[in-house]
Amino acid sequence: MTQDEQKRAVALAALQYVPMGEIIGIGTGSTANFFIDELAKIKHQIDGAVASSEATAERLKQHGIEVLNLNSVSRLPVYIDGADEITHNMHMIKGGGGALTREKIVAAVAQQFICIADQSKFVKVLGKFPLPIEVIPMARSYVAREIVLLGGQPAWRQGVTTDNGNIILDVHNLNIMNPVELENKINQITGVVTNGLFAKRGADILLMGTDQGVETITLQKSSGQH
Ligand SMILES: O=C[C@H](O)[C@H](O)[C@H](O)COP(=O)(O)O
Repeated sequence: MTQDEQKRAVALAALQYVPMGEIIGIGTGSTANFFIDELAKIKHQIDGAVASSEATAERLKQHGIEVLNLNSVSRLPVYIDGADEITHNMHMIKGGGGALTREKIVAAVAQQFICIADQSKFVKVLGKFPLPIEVIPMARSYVAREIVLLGGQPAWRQGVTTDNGNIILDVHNLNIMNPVELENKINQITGVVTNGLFAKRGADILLMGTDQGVETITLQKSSGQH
């Protein structure tokens, strides 16, 4: 299967996790887009969606799916989204598309995080993909200097402004042996809005596209390997 075929396969497989009559949290990116296209086919079975970006909101609306404000939603049974990298214990790097902060907020509210990804995203150790950090614009240089002290090499994603009006630093060469600790540490730097490590709140289920079909990996199955 090509990468796109794997993405389409996991998007289709994710439909089985969509509860009837509920509001669904939806991620951002090419894999999430495949999912939105599948979700449109059963849109009458759900009560609407919460979007993790303006781009996702736009695509949902184009399909005639109602987009709700997260503040008006008290219950979100599932959040379905892709990842840039994911490990066996469900830690992820996200934010390649710049939507990390809203993704983290919607994921925090959701009871269950279903990650949909092609096989290329499954890694032993996080960090080959540069870690995105959303930063308040005036703090860019300060945060970059602090990141260098942590051993990373930050690169400003020039020309990109997030949906929240901020900038993105992509950090190369980080040694991410303890993702939870690093996620906390980076978030404590003044001026950081959030970083793309989803470790404190990782995924609960990974639907991974492979040449043989969709593989389902659950957190329980690998929880002894943390
Ligand atoms: O900001 C973007 C998101 O975190 C995406 O979920 C991530 O970049 C994966 O995107 P894609 O499905 O296009 O590989």
